[in-house]
Amino acid sequence: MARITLDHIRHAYGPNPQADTDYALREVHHEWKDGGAYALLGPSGCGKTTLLNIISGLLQPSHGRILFDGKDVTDLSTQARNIAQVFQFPVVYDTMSVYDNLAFPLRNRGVAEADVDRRVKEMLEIIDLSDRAKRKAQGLTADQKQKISLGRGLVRNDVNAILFDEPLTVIDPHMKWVLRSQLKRLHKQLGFTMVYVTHDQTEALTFADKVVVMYEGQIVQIGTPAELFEKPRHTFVGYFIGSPGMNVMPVSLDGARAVVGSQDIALAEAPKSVAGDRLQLGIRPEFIRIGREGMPVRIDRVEDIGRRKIVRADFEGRPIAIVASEDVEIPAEPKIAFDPAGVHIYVNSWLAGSPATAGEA
Ligand SMILES: Nc1ncnc2c1ncn2[C@@H]1O[C@H](COP(=O)(O)OP(=O)(O)OP(=O)(O)O)[C@@H](O)[C@H]1O
Repeated sequence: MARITLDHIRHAYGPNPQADTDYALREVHHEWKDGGAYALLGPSGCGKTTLLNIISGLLQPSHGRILFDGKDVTDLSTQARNIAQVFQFPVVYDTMSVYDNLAFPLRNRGVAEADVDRRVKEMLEIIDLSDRAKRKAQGLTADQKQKISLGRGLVRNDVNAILFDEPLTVIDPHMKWVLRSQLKRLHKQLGFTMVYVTHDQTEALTFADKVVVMYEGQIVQIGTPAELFEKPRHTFVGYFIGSPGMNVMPVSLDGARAVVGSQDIALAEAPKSVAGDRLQLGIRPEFIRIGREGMPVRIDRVEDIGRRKIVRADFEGRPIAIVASEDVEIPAEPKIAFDPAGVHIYVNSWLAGSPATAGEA
């Protein structure tokens, strides 16, 4: 397994890129740990597949280098990079048996037949297809075929990394959950470096040690699920992670006080800002208390979601979402208070005090 270094990578599909917007991938400069499980998360078109294809060698970046364990592999083919890939749709040989499909990547590398047999049998157990080992792949369901693809990705123990591109798309919801948990367990057990592309936050948050959030061709944050929740470094992370997402509102600063409309909000410390910067205050709905004390709001509606409720309200002329537990009573003249630990100030969309890059992995 390998440590993956993305060294000042940029990629444009068109010729002569000039502006940032010409790049499908803008400056990506990070180091991913050997044995780490990374999920690339972001909306459609943000550059996830482009980055994955650069790592696998399907695509040559317009600028920058990619290194595995410090060795430059930018010019190496996918084959020479020694990685396993699992795609959105199953890649299986229909005329081969399930067993032979799993054995294929090992036999291809000249692994001794006794070892092939041991590993294939282990993998058949893991993907729960032992009873179908001798059947041809042809007659299997899409679910089962995708399990074979996963098995083929995982069967070798000498790969530098395993790359997954939305591998659970064709899997039904229950099986998705099962396979996700299995992958997580396998990762702990086998310790491979894993890069997993998804646009589904639940999938990313339950599976990965580190979630790499991408937006408009950039990595805006790499963090644990808790870090992404507690301290979004970019307003997009606040909006994209969480349900509902973070409330973001225009703000002006007066030392260590934030001013929203006619309300003053005390901050833990005075953030630095520069004249002309666009300032916003972000607070997740979970960090707002509703009751009789604080700043007035007008309730628009209350959504019951089991043990919690989402209160949709108007605060200083803007919509705001508040999450309260089901037993909280909403008074006739409701007021809200912000927990200072959950109040963040953003300067031109980036968390005040953090550089406009996503930092270390
Ligand atoms: N072969 C290509 N030629 C030109 N532009 C491309 C090509 N592939 C992707 N793009 C563009 O590059 C940008 C990033 O695309 P990419 O497929 O990497 O995003 P993604 O996050 O993986 O999206 P999705 O979740 O929809 O797969 C998009 O604007 C896309 O239109």
